[in-house]
Amino acid sequence: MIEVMNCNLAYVQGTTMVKIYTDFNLKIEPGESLVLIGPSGCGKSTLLYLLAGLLIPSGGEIKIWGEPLKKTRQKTAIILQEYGLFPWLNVEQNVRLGLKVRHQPKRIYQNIVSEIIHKMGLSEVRHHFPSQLSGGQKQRVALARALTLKPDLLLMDEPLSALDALTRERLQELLLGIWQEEKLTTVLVTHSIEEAVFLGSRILVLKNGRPTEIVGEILNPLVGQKSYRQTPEFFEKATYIRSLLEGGAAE
Ligand SMILES: Nc1ncnc2c1ncn2[C@@H]1O[C@H](COP(=O)(O)OP(=O)(O)OP(=O)(O)O)[C@@H](O)[C@H]1O
Repeated sequence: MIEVMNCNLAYVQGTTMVKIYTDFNLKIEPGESLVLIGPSGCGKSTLLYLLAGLLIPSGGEIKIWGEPLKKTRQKTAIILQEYGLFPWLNVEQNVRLGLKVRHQPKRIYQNIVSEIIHKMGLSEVRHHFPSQLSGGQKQRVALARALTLKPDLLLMDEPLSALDALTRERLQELLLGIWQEEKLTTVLVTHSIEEAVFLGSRILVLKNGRPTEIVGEILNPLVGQKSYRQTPEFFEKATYIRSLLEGGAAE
């Protein structure tokens, strides 16, 4: 289990300390697909960075699978909105970068890289550079790079927000497939209610207060069912989340 226990985090803004999280608690079960949704500035990215070990809480503790989190860990992958690709490397070089950085032997990483490039539908563009790719392809490269590391925790900060509607839906389906196949534990930040209901086995609605609060926790047991998007249950969950966001947003 992942445990965020009584965590505090504040940012210095000008001459004041702004408390983003105070005594914040959260548990994430293995294999969950947790979605964080809430108004801009409520602290979603901050929570993701805490889970990644990129920020360390000033009080409290985070444990990942029982281990106290003191810094970034190899098995946690994070995907950001800007894709994080190196423009001077082609698709294949970008995908294998993580493995190279972690000093894996070439014969091992070449097989992993080829398999994942194929799975992500990138074989035809494996020698292309990021500037020659569409937004959806760039995001698939970023996802491929994260998956080469065989993460046990995948954190994603609005990974699909820059994509057109249809590409976004296709990538949502790809993400859902990966989550189901690999039984990965994922935490996804999004501003899209639809995306939250389509991808989250549990959805946390955060409120833009100081400190941040969870105003709703929605279990979504039908996630991943065929044609879920078209069902009344999907619509009901989305309407409920919208009502929480409208009531909970202090903007
Ligand atoms: N490095 C920083 N220094 C000072 N304040 C910060 C820093 N990073 C974030 N903040 C502030 O902390 C608050 C929470 O930021 P965070 O990025 O976590 O929100 P968010 O919910 O992810 O927002 P968005 O949806 O717009 O990405 C915001 O008010 C932001 O301005």
